[in-house]
Amino acid sequence: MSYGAIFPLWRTAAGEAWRDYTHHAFVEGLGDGTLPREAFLRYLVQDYLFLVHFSRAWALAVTKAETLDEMRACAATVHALLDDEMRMHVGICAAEGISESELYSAREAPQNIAYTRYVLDAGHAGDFLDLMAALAPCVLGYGEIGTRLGRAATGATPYADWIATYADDDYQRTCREVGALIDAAVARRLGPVPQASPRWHRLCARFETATRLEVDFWGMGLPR
Ligand SMILES: Cc1ncc(C[n+]2csc(CCO)c2C)c(N)n1
Repeated sequence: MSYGAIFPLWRTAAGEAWRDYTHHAFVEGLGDGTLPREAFLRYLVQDYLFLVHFSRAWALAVTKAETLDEMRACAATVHALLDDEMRMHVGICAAEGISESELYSAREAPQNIAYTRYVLDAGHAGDFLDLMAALAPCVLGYGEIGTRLGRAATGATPYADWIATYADDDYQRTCREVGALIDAAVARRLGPVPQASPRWHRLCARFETATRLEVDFWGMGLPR
């Protein structure tokens, strides 16, 4: 999956961390169905809280945007997170007897705090590009994971619905749109040869840090 021109450059610069994230043991357990249910639910409760803060980060991107197109794209993501993606978590948890108010008041794991606050700080301390570099691994990594697991899925895994959410055409379109948003935002601010910009290495570092925080987030969910 390329999702535009800048994402593959950032992904290559992240080196092994990218594979550690997208081929994590947690991900393989979702794909082959061996992930214990309690590990999945532990992840899902934390992920609900994660999405609350990610909605805040995309809302921050609205305020850091320089064009109406950027504002529209980021506002649409806030809406998609609050109204679509979080509903999947609420639905699965409700079926397991966990209410939305329990989800909202759950205690955040340190790995969750580290990741979400890192992304918010990237946006507060930096500009729109810093924020996009920190947000990209989450959106586009799940796109890659969904595509790979969706192709391999035998139907035997109880996590087929989760996989389908990210393998789905709708989500894949979102990934292409976010890839295009990043390409246009980088071209606008850094010009046609962004690798020559003094900012390039810092953007790559932000992407890699967020990728490593995704690895730790999966690790938080694994059986102890
Ligand atoms: C730890 C973690 N990382 C990534 C995602 C996926 N995700 C987060 S924000 C977003 C954009 C939605 O349009 C998507 C797909 C997740 N749920 N949890």
